[in-house]
Amino acid sequence: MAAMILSARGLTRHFGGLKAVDGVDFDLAQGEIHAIIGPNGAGKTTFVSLLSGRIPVQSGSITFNGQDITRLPAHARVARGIAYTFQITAIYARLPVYDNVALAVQRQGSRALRRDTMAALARVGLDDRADQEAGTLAYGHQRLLEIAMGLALKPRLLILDEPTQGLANSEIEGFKALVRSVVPDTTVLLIEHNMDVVMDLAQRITVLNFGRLLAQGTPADIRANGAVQAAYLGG
Ligand SMILES: Nc1ncnc2c1ncn2[C@@H]1O[C@H](COP(=O)(O)OP(=O)(O)OP(=O)(O)O)[C@@H](O)[C@H]1O
Repeated sequence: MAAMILSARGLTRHFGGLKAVDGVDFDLAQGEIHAIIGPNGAGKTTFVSLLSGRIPVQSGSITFNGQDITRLPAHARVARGIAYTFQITAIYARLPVYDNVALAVQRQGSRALRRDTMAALARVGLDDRADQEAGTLAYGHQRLLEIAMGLALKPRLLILDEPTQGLANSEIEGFKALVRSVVPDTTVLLIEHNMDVVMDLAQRITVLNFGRLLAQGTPADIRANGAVQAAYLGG
């Protein structure tokens, strides 16, 4: 198996009595496209929030690039190469599309701000909207803008929470091509509800259910897994 860029052991986060993430072991191979799926409330967003540092870990450990990052704050994880986008968009709505990405490009220390910013926008197909106020973009395009901001950081790992939500079918093809173009330099971990996207894009899939690991494997493994079928049909 390829080298692991990230490993989590016994990762746990409870909210009161609710076991949102409960003792999950997880390995992400360098350069793979990995999807996390599971019924609503399974703990997917909480899980990736623990990996990115948005939510502190209660117990367990996370290793990234061979180093323990369990207690590092989110910004320190970004500095180490973990970029993420979440369901709640984090764009600067009143600024032009261009400025949103330029801020990320600047943070990365670019010496060719305009070139690198336009290149990041072109990758997600928003270069022709560079001057538009970001808040006036359609929801799906705001998600693409966030991805451009994440990619501008030249991350080792890009975490995407429901990136295709709000995209038209015609735009989903472009999104899939984009993800394929960033690996293997960047490893991609995505939470995705669109099963066609998951099965087409992911090399490996992790299934969470009630905060626990239900199954892990290739798309073919997951399709054939009886427990996964039961969790979805039962949900
Ligand atoms: N800050 C919080 N405080 C209390 N409970 C929370 C908090 N965040 C999440 N939860 C609960 O933890 C459980 C897991 O939520 P989470 O959002 O991680 O699931 P999910 O798999 O991402 O769901 P969805 O597919 O609906 O987005 C849910 O029952 C949710 O209500």
